[in-house]
Parts: sequence; C-alpha cells; structure tokens
Amino acid sequence: MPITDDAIRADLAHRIYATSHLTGEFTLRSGRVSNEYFDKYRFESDPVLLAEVAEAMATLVPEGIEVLAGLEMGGIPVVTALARVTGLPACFVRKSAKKYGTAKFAEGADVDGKRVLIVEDVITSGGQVVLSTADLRGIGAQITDVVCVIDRSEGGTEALSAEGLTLASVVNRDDLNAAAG
Ligand SMILES: O=P(O)(O)OC[C@H]1O[C@H](OP(=O)(O)OP(=O)(O)O)[C@H](O)[C@@H]1O
Ligand SMILES: O=C(O)c1cc(=O)[nH]c(=O)[nH]1
Repeated sequence: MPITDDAIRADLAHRIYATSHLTGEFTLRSGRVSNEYFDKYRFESDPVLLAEVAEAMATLVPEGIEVLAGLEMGGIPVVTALARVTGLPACFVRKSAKKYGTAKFAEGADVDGKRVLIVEDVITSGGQVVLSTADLRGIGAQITDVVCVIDRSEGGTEALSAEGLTLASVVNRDDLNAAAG
C-alpha cells in the first residue's frame, strides 16, 4: 500500500522516476534479470528529494514503533532522513557483521525487546528484508511492519506477508507506470 495523498504520491513518483530510472539489462539482488533498474543512490544523493521522501514515509510509520532499522546500504540514507523527521532512533543493519571492532551486524540503537520498523529503499522479491528481519528477530527485535521508498510490486508484499510482515511504500509500480507516462 502506498502513501494516501494522491498529489504528493504522483509528484514523488514523477521525480523519483526521472532521477533514478535506468533501462538496459540488469541482474537484480534476487538473481532475476530486469530491463529496468531504479538507481536509488540517485534520489538519495539529492538532499531536497530525500527529505521530501522521508516526510512522505513518516506518514507510514505505525503507532508504537520504537526503533527504525535501515538496511545496508541503500536503506541507510533513508532511515537517517526518516529518523530526523520522526525523532525516532535509528539502527543501521549490515548484511553481515564486521569481523572486528564491536563485530555487530546491527549498529546504533538497541533493538532487543523493541518494536522495530524495517526501512528499505527498493523492494523487488522481498528477499533481503526477509533475511534481515530474521537476523533482527534473532537479537530480540519485534517486527511486524516494513516501509520502503519503491515497491516494484514483483512479489514483495506476498513474500513479506508469509513472514508476518506488512509492507507499505511511498510509491509502487502503478505510481511509477503513471509517472513513466
Ligand atoms: O527485494 P529484493 O529482491 O531482496 O531486492 C531488493 C534489495 O536489493 C537492493 O539492494 P542491493 O543488494 O542492491 O544492495 P545495496 O542497497 O547495498 O546497494 C535493494 O536495496 C534491496 O535491499
Ligand atoms: O532488485 C534489486 O536488486 C533492485 C532493483 C532496483 O530497481 N533497484 C535496486 O537498487 N535494486
């Protein structure tokens, strides 16, 4: 489910599409091959657009969330911006723990026993969120909800639902198709 304000959603979809949509042949994280790719770092590196994305995403944060958990790497700028808007503490989640220093995979705010919201940039199959959710649940996080900027609407909602997770997005496939014209 995307954000409810139609005008803001259409505006953001248009600007995200214009900034980050690429065509070609791309192998995705899931191993799928796609003829399009949303280069999230292009909209994340625009401070004005990133701030507006975070304002919109803040409307999707469920009541009672205590920690925002952003997934390496594209989820880190998004969770940082969302933490600024909401005032909630952020956790930065690595794909695998460092082998030195604190050797943690979840950096920043403690998630043990906390209601944690997963924050992602792009969701395609939902596979990365499923993996990171399992990791975070393993250290005591309570997770029922996920937010992302772009839901490519390619099975992510269903994959997350199977893990007891509800997905909300700033924009989804329909919004991006409309933006593409
Ligand atoms: O829903 P999925 O099929 O799992 O695919 C989406 C994932 O793939 C991308 O990450 P990527 O591996 O490109 O890493 P990055 O964010 O570190 O650049 C994206 O940021 C999601 O994490
Ligand atoms: O599925 C992916 O790996 C993926 C798709 C996409 O459009 N953008 C991205 O950064 N990753």
